[in-house]
Amino acid sequence: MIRLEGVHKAFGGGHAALAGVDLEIGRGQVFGIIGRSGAGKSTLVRLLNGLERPTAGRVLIDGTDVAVLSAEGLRGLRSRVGMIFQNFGLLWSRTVFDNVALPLRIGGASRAQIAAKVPALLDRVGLSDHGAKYPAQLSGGQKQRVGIARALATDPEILLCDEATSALDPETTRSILDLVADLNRELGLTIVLITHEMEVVRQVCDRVVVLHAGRVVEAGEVAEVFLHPRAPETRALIDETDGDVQPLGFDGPVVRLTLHGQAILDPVLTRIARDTGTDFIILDGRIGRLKNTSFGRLSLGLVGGDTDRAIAALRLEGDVE
Ligand SMILES: Nc1ncnc2c1ncn2[C@@H]1O[C@H](COP(=O)(O)OP(=O)(O)OP(=O)(O)O)[C@@H](O)[C@H]1O
Repeated sequence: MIRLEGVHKAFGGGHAALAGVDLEIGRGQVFGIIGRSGAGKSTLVRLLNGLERPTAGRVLIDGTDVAVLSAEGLRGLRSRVGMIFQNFGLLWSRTVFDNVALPLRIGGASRAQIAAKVPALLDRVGLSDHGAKYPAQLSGGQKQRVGIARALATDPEILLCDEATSALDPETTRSILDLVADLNRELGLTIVLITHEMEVVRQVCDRVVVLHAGRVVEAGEVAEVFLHPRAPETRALIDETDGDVQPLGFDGPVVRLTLHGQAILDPVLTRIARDTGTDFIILDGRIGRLKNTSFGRLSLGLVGGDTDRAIAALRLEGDVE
């Protein structure tokens, strides 16, 4: 549905913001684009909604090259691509109802159409009772829900989320991501999530690309990329949320074990300890969820017994570094 082919974007002078990006986002996917500040994420978003044109390469949405669209074509594109932002982008002097109604008014909807549609949109995002309020009277999570209702007003096929949860606390982030995931399931919306947080990708995305200095350094299914990161930039982003697993004060052999799926529920460590006589000290670790599975990442100190056999046995259960 969305395809980038050899996309370059330079702003004159310095290095290119995007330096040859290829990617493909399928209909109905929740697709994460992650990278640090300056990686080129905002530039990519602006290319996707036609605010910028690539210096070279093509941005295709359903086979149409965004760069060759007329002004009218661009308006059509923007009604198919809803967008939500980190700072919500709401009009502070208008009520919640009016904020959500705005794209409908711009699109020429009648009073009756607006009166029918806006309450349904507010209901969908859990804000039925808040239509008469002003944005300043809402919490951050509620403001983003208004942003989502407004983005849905034109019945888009794609929802672009540009750092949409970066200003929110972890619990509110989760509730907004849950809502986004529901919209994906119920409406078949294709979701493109731009973020600098691995946690956001982990919670909802199916696939992810890691952007660094304007290039894709890693791409794939989230579970695969997260459990077996290849690029150092990906690993650094993961370590940032997991904490760098560097245990102190233990001078025996240490391994880093990553388990996922069913292995999480098996008493792997006690069984291997019994079989090999090696005891395990958990020096650091984390058990968590990927979108559709569980994972555990543990830093283990090995004490006594046949440590070579213990490590070989761990390898049969998960990844060992
Ligand atoms: N309009 C512009 N003019 C000149 N340089 C730009 C412009 N927009 C972006 N850049 C440069 O392109 C590079 C990528 O910027 P971009 O904003 O896309 O990154 P980002 O990953 O979104 O970072 P952030 O999260 O900090 O916004 C940066 O080096 C930035 O300085």
